Amino acid sequence: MSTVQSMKTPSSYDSGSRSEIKKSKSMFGGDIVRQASIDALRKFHPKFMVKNPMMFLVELGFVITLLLTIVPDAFGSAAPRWYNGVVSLILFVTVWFANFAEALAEGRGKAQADSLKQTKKDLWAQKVTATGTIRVSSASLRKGDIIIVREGETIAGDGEVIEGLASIDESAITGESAPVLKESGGDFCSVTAGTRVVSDWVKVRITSDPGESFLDRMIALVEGAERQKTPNELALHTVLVSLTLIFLIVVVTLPFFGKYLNITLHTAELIALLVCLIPTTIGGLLSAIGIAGMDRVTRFNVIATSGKAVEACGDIHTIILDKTGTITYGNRLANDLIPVNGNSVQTLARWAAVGSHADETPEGRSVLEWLTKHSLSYDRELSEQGEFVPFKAETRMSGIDLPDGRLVRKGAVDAIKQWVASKGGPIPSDLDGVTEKIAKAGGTPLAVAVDDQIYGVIYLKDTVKPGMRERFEQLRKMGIRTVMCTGDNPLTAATIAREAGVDDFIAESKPEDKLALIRKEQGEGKLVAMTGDGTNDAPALAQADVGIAMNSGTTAAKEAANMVDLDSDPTKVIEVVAIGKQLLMTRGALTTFSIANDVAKYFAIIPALFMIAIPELSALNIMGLHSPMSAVLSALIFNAVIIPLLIPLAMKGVAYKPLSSEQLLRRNMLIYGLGGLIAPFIGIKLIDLVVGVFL
Ligand SMILES: Nc1ncnc2c1ncn2[C@@H]1O[C@H](COP(=O)(O)OP(=O)(O)OP(=O)(O)O)[C@@H](O)[C@H]1O
Ligand SMILES: [K+]
Ligand SMILES: [Mg+2]
Repeated sequence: MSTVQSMKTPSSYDSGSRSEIKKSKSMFGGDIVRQASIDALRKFHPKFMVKNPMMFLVELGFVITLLLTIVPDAFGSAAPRWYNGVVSLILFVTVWFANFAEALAEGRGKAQADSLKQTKKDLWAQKVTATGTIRVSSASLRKGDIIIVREGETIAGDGEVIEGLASIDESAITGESAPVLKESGGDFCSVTAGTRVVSDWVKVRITSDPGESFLDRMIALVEGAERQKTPNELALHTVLVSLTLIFLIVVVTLPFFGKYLNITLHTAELIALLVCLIPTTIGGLLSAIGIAGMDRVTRFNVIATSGKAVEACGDIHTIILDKTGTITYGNRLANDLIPVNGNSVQTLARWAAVGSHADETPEGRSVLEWLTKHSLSYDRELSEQGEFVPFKAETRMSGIDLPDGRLVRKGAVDAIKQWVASKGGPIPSDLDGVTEKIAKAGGTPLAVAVDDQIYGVIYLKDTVKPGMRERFEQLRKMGIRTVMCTGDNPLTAATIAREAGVDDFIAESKPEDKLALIRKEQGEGKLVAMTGDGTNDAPALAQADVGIAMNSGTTAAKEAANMVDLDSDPTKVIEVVAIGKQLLMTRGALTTFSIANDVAKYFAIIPALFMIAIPELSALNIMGLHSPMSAVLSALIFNAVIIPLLIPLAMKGVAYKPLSSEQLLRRNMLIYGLGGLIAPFIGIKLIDLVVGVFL
């Protein structure tokens, strides 16, 4: 057993050793760029374009001006053929830039999906049948099937270990090279298709049908197959479309004013004006920003099942964390057995072992290991004949009902006390002293009782994962409250809470208490994140706005959550929150920038178009552009090139500092609002200097 204990625990949290394989891929790798350039052309199909009304309008403008290049007087008044052609070309490039941004964002996900698909290819399994085992392909495995996986073999389907114990290399999925231990019972029994058994063997019960495995879902997600607009995105989209409609009406009515003022406005000029005024910059980058946000989460080894969850992270107020397996490593092992009430260690050990005989949890098994280590024995035959009472989060006890009528129980001290008291048994006077000592050391005390007698306490030891305190401090700076929720006793909880540096804790909590806490916070209008690893955390993970399951946890937890952290690091929530905030900020910043830009472009184009008829307007011509034609073309060129210039920002996100939402908003309004107003004046002027040479 010693090899097992010295091995890395399943929740191998070690930020330093996290694999860089996935992150080292360059942001704009050559292949991805090439593919995106082609995909950008495919996206010209109206079927895709209608989803983005801003860019669809630009595409229509391109088609109309192209027509005017061929038949200049199609709509009566005619601008020169070359002019229509140039406008048409710029509009084409504008749409291509926007499509390229989206294709580039998608391309990075696709590349990742391809490498995952490699993992999935051609998996074989030894399926257990009534007569032995047969070799089957992973595609034929169904929920409930049992397979045996031996040393060196790859696990063919998602499932739970029901027998055996093995160290498993999960690097294909997590990028983490250190193998993790998986065993039946407890919170560390789930295994994932595509991972490899490096030593020993396990019997696995398959928990997902073909096409529904974790890997399948992951591939679908990174490929963006399931990507839908988030509520925030939809709201912004509506605003942008309304704005576009207003400008469309303004521009369509302009020719009538033109007629009144006795100026002819050419169709190409009107289209150029419209394209400059509508929010094309944000319209072109919106989808890329969303995709890139999801992608950034994936790069941190977190799989998010929805963009909505990533965004919700940006507004999280409270984070609820489970203690064991989340804040601590979770391999709670028997460290000592302390008798009470004058009993001997041997007597306590015997009953503790009888009560743990059939307990498959790491806690239960560690009791038997403790006996072996101390050369103590217990009555196995008697234990075999008893009826096992498995551990339940509700009762916080486990044990065995012996054939002679004796009931053996071990469990949380308060639960055992209640159980004994209900039978009229005494509470040993030295019990509280012993429990307190264990709890104050951060350990979990389990009381052992037979019928109405308490024999002593099992000291389960667990370790807080390193670096928790600093990380929780960071969350506090972001204005996020951390609450640890545990089924353990208040003293242990307090010790671990202090050691880890969480803001608050709730002890002796049952699954429904976690749920109630989340509902209460949500009732106050706060967004709540929950991290957990156990089946008993599943309801809370589902209820939370952001549910992050540890990859080391159970299938139930992973299915209920809307994110899975492949590194099983509860403080990863910091990165996800940062990415969520960054996503919201990036979208806000680029929207501000885009609209401020349009205002500035207005000042470039309007004076140019009307100056000849209304000389007073020359006062507005503060930019002193070369000519009306140059002004329109320069503004239009600026409008196009600003999209690719902002692609890196859209993909990487704006600079993020752990500040409160209000501070961030103010800072962004200043930088991107002001910047958005000034940039076009400089940009258009510079372009005009070049364009002017040719006119
Ligand atoms: N195998 C077991 N047999 C008996 N009692 C157990 C066993 N495992 C845990 N307990 C007791 O039940 C309590 C609740 O355990 P559980 O693992 O459900 O905690 P939890 O609610 O998930 O919280 P956390 O995981 O944060 O400690 C433990 O604190 C311990 O006292
Ligand atoms: K625009
Ligand atoms: Mg737990």
